[in-house]
Amino acid sequence: MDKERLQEQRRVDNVVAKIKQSLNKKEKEYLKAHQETSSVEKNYVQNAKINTFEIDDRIETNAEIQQQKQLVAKNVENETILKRQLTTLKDLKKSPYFGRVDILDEGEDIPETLYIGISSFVDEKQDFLIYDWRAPISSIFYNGTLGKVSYDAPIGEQETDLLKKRQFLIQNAQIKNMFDTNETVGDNILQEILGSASDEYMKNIVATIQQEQNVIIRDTHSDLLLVQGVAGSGKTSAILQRIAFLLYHSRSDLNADQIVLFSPNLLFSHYISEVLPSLGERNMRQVTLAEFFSQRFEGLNVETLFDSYEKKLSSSKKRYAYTQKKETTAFMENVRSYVLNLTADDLQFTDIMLDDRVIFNKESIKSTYSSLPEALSPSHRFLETKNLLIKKLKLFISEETRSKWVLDKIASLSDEEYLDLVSDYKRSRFGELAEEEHYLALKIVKDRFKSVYDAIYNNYFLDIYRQYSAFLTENLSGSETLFNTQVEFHRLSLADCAPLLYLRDLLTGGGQNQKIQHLFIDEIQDYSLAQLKYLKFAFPQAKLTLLGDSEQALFSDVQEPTVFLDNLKKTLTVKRARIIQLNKSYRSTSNITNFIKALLPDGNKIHAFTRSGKKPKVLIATDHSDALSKINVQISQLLNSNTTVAIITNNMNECKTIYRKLHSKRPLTLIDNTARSLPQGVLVLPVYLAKGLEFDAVIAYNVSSNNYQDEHSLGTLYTICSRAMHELVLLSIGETSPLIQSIPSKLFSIEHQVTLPHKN
Ligand SMILES: Nc1ncnc2c1ncn2[C@@H]1O[C@H](COP(=O)(O)OP(=O)(O)OP(=O)(O)O)[C@@H](O)[C@H]1O
Repeated sequence: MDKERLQEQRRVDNVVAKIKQSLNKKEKEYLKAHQETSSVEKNYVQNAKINTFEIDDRIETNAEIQQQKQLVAKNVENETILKRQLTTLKDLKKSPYFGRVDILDEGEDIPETLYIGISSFVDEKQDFLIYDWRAPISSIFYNGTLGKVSYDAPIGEQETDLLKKRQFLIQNAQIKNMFDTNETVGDNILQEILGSASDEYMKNIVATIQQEQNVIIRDTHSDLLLVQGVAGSGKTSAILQRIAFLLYHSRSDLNADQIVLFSPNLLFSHYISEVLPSLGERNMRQVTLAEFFSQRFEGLNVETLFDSYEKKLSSSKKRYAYTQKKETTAFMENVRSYVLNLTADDLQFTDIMLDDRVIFNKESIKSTYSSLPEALSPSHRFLETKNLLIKKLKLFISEETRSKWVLDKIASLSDEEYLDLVSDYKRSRFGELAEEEHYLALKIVKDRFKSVYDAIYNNYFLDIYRQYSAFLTENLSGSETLFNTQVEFHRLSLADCAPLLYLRDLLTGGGQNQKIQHLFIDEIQDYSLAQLKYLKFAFPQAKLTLLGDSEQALFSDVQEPTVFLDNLKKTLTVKRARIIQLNKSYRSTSNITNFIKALLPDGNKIHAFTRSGKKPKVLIATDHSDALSKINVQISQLLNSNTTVAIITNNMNECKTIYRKLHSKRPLTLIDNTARSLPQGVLVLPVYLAKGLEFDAVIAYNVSSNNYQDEHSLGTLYTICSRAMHELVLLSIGETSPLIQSIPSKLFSIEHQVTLPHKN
């Protein structure tokens, strides 16, 4: 083996030398591109400054500026591509590859040896020194056991004989570890990777993708891919590698802007933001549900999932019941049939005003709508109405040009105002004075009526909030009062967003983005079926990849995965649906995973990855001040062997209390809704902000019977515990939750309090 290792190291040295050469070349190209961009930019700025006084010159300058602008954009793009290539080459220089496969194709006598890394690399003879991990042949590294194997290639399924599979851990161009393996990617290297400290950013897992994860990553057939995976099973990792795979696979017709990922919170967005760049790819678009809705309800304060969670803890029974109804598929179906059955009389049209003047009154809008054939769909009729209103507005504007106020305005124009008005028209083109006057009058009136045009364009002639309120009266009587009050105070509850948008879009014919080709939703269990239905409607062309763990449900009761899947399939009518379950948990030590398994009624399905550590520790404090001093002691102990310790609570108030009491004693960071990055050290955060994240050590705060009374809080407790990678401490003030009491005592340790006698 030593001899072989030497040989392999020699190859590494060889490849790295070639990478360095290529890096030098690329660096020169990059420098040149950068200089070009700077000089074009300088030119652009100078051109934008000069020649803006005389109108003729201004027009010419504008055209030139446009040209220059395009040139700058092209250069910047070129520079960005080179920069990305440079980053990839720099990464390859340190660790050129992680895998090797030896294959023998049928009819061949000599086996072929291929090396697999994060990106392909060819030498000057165009020989592949490294194959990209996403190349068709590379899939056998992740999937195949030795012997006859097959893989998907552009020309169809191919067969070969896999003779050898070798894994490497290469750091700073030195082989640290290498061994041959038969089945999937072996445990040794995974052990080493999972045992290391947590990081501010998630890492890519391409060197150690597991077989079942590989299926998710390389699926190109399904319209709906639902990944149900236990905590820490690599769902998020798998979808990020999947995005990288899809970008590679469909390079010519898919780009990162056509992929949207709905992430649970902004902290999470930051956490995963380095994975794709580390694979040489651009990040997809990321959005949280709250951001998505807020953009669509300008001027209203949309409740976030977290506000909704905090409120749910104290919500009245009636309100809770309304919310539950609004989150169903049936409620969305009600919206659809409501829209289909609306008559012109039911529509809540509103006057279009300019200052105090009614330009179009609601009756005239209604009669325009009524005049259109009833056979048309509501959205068609609405769009037609809109077109007719715009036509009427044009007529109105043309008549208005003859009004006295317009003529007065022209007469009193200053030179500057005059120049401004004729800026995009050559003075010399005016034949007669009347022609010039007409041009000016039209411009003045158009400017004045721009807000009317915008109002029509943006559908403001329909009061959508009153319409939705009328819908509520018919379909969920009583709930409209709360909704109306909220809108009056410019607020909108999360449960109303999807049905309201659906109503608006079905009625007005907007809201659909046909460009997005892939939609990824993480933490699917936190989405209502109504929301999912709306997202499918809003991105009709998108293939869906949905990831979740029905047991990490914070905002609803834990749902049986099969029930959830059935509901989902009914809600999102798709052709090719596929469900993949991931049951192996990689994040935590086996001691922590076994504890978590015992917490769940069907925890047996979880398989722990064998990585040893300490048993979780349960501490019981007598009161709040005892709890705080215990936490303080625990933090000190945990920091001896961990970089990041997270105190995770049930809600924000608990976080604030802990922070207030502890921050004078030791450095710690309070993470709230506005946090965008994750520092190291000691953190305090509520469970909903910890979603999708992981920490070296976790202190689960106050797991008492008061806080976690029964199975309704199981999802929350499970989510908190499963954030821990290496150590888990649970602290209860008073009696522990019955959920913990039911765990076999051998799976955790209880720290007994020893009261030392006072010395006299
Ligand atoms: N094949 C793998 N190789 C190396 N590390 C892995 C692999 N799969 C998962 N991991 C690691 O396990 C941890 C959990 O992964 P990830 O966050 O993707 O899981 P998840 O299923 O999304 O978790 P959760 O639902 O609990 O948030 C991460 O540290 C990830 O890097």
